[in-house]
Parts: sequence; structure tokens; C-alpha cells
Amino acid sequence: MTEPLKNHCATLRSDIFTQGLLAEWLDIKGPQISLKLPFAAKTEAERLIKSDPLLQGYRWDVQVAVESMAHSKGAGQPIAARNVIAVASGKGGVGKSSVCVNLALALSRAGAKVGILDADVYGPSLPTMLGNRDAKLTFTPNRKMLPLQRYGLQVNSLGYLVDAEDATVWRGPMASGALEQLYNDTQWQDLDYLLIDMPPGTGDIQLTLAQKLPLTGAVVVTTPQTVALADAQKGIAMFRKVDVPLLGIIENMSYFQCGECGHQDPVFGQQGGADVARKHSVPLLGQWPLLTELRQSMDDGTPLVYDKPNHSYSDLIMQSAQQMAGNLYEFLGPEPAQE
Ligand SMILES: Nc1ncnc2c1ncn2[C@@H]1O[C@H](COP(=O)(O)OP(=O)(O)OP(=O)(O)O)[C@@H](O)[C@H]1O
Repeated sequence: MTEPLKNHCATLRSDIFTQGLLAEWLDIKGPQISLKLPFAAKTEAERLIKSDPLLQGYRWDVQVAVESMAHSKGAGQPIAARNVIAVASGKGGVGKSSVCVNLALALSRAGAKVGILDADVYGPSLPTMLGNRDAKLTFTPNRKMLPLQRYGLQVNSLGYLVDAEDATVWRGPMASGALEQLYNDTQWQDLDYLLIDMPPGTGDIQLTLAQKLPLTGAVVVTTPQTVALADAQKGIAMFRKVDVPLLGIIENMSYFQCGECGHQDPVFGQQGGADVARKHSVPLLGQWPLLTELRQSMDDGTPLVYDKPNHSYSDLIMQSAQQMAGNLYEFLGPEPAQE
């Protein structure tokens, strides 16, 4: 029965599991099935299993054991996590930090150990979005920073070290120095994914970061608006130039969705992010509407995907995050085992 069952699981396909649930991830002992996923997609796997009548008679134990991907680079920087992902935008204010926080929380819900490094040193917004602005970092005896724990994530931001207002007037070299220190001197604990909230833009500081950090991949956030799209394309070009694989584009603020009646209004134009994704052969990870509740949740420091997991918007975020993790695995493949 084991082989036919494994073959059946391989037919359970979705956008995230393009080859189904693979035989090597499954361990079947009588009515007990253990499924060990190599990327964060526990929620999607459970959904697939639940939707199949043939699999209901079994006891399922779904675990996530994220593997480090083969592609990992960076000029001499230590690698702080199994996978390091930049969340970037060519233009400011398109919602990059909000997307980064929600993606991180979604990956954590999908079974992974996740951290966020707020590298947006000119305007660190992580402390506000996570509702822990008064939190202060602690240090190890050898002066390493211990990341703060929040909503199941490990996080660090310049905002926990200095006042956000002070950081906004920093000049390039000071900001780059602070960033390198944040990256090198934070003692991250056993992370599957470290998401880096990059400073907006494609200038020197962003290029240096993209070159120096051992990035496994990058996600570009844009709105559908023409000016944002031009900058998003610069972002794509920047990552391609330094050989960082693009895991996808998130089109944020795709349309305004009225919280009362559900009416949709394409405030910033239509499909722009989707068109750029197609033009540059980068996957589109999602189209997230402009929603008052999302903005409110970020201002209140209780991000939607954590605070309201059953909200339809949270489903969108979960889909994008798991798709990103799946793309990372599919595009890059696990690191070969050490001899
Ligand atoms: N989909 C959305 N719906 C409603 N509000 C949103 C959405 N995405 C982001 N926002 C809001 O837009 C504002 C800007 O978002 P955010 O700070 O995430 O952008 P950013 O691109 O990181 O900005 P910066 O360039 O300053 O780093 C915030 O108030 C945020 O709550």
C-alpha cells in the first residue's frame, strides 16, 4: 500500500507544490504518515491533504525542516541563516516593510524559524510594525546583539538601538557601517529564513548591500503605478547584475478594496506589477489590495496575518509566502550533502 499511496501523494499538485508531495518527504507506517517538507509550506500541505478524501483515514504529522539552498554568496560575510532573502523596492513608500513583516510572519505560520533584519536604516519601521518600540536589545558577554523575540520571530533593527529620528539624518558611510554591524554582530539563533528589509531604492548603499550580504534570493515589491514600475525594473536589474536570484514580485496596493461593500477601485492602475513580472520572467507572488485594516494593523503593531489568521487577506499573504519558499527550493535546490 505504501508505494501506491506515495504515488497518489505526488498527484496532489498546486501552484506551491508543482510536483506534488514527493515520496522522499513521506514516511508511512500503517495509518501514521509523517510528511517532512524541505521548505515552509505546512499550511498549504495541510490544505492539500484535507481536500483529498483518500487521505482522510490516516494520521498525519506535517513537519518543516528547511534546507539551506545551494546558491549562497557574499564577500566574506558570515551566513546568519540557512537562507537569506532581501525584500526590496525600487521606490519608497510602496509597502516594502509591511510586505516584509507579513511575509516573515506567514513563513513562521507555515512552520519555519524566521528572523527579520531591518536594514532600512534611514527609516527603521520594524519596531512600530511589531508594536515593540520600547524594547531594547541585550548583548552577550562578547558584545554580540541578541535579537528580540516578537510574535515568534527573531528581529533586529537600528530602531532598537537609537531613536528612529536620529537614524534618518545619517549619511551613507555611517548608515552602511551600522548595517554591516547589525548583520555581522547579531547572534541569530538557528534560522531557516532571515528576511532583510532593504532600504528603498537602487543607489550605492543598496547595491553594496546586495553585493556584500550572502543573499540566497530577493523579492521585489512594487505598486502597479508607472513611476513605481520603472523603479522596480531598476531593482530587478540590480539583483541580476550581482547574480542574486529573483524569487518573485509582489504587487502591493493593487486596488483599493472597500472594507464596507467590497467594491474594488484600481487607484494606482491595473496589472502593472504583473506585466513587469511577465516582461522580466520573474514569478508574480501575489497582488495584495490596499486595505484600511492592513494599514491599521501595521500602525497598531499587530500585523494582520498574525492577529487575524482567518482573514481572507491573510490567506493571500500565506499563499505569497509559501510560493516564495517553494520558488526558492525549486529554483535553487538544496545544498549538496557534505562528504
Ligand atoms: N496593502 C496595503 N494596504 C493599506 N496600507 C498599506 C498597504 N501596504 C502598505 N500600507 C501602508 O503604507 C504605508 C507605507 O508602507 P511601508 O512603510 O511598508 O512602505 P515602505 O515601502 O517600506 O516605505 P519606505 O520606503 O519608507 O521604507 C504604511 O502606512 C503602511 O501601513
